[in-house]
Amino acid sequence: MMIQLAFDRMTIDEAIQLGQRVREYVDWMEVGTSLIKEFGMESIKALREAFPDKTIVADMKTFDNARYEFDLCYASGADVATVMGAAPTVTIDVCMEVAAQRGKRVMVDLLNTPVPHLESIYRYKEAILCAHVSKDQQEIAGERQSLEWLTQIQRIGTDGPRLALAGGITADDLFALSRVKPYVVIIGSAITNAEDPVAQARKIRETADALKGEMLCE
Ligand SMILES: O=C(CO)[C@H](O)[C@H](O)COP(=O)(O)O
Repeated sequence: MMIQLAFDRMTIDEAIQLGQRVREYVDWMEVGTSLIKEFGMESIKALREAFPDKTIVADMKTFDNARYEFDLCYASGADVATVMGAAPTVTIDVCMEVAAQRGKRVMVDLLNTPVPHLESIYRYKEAILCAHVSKDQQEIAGERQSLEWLTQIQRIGTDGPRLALAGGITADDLFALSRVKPYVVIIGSAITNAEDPVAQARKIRETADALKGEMLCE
């Protein structure tokens, strides 16, 4: 399984410094939406340059203007870019087309995607679908909305697109989440806000490795 580390609410330099400390424990590195909003494409270019051996995910959360935004992300060095599942079908179609033209990948963020719309998203077999509990849901609810989240995950199934999971995930959650066989587990604050990010990243890696066979591998 892949561990994707999300960098959010920090500077580009802070992201690179932290990434260098934990690089051996993570597979994919995400340029978080907050970095892209604050620093633009420079954030993607800088992480690409700093981590040439890692899969770089641009969490662009595109909702419209897909060709322009996905071309920007891929030209800046992203291997994967994200589009919202609630976006118009034509927008997701264009993301898939641009990715195919460039030999890159698409992650569809299912945050707040209406259930009837989910059905049309399952047909994107080449995409990675991301079941996501938002930061606001995590903060306002005051606790993990795991039940709602797991219900959503069960709807995805395992025979179509690959599955990513995100939203306040910690090392302690990995065992429970392994039953849906995620392809990527996205972890941000559990590492980036930890007192000892290296120890947390190592713990997450070791836990994930112990669950090998429960997760999909590349
Ligand atoms: O997409 C995101 C926020 O919109 C984050 O990258 C994702 O939720 C992972 O971060 P955390 O583990 O802190 O929730």
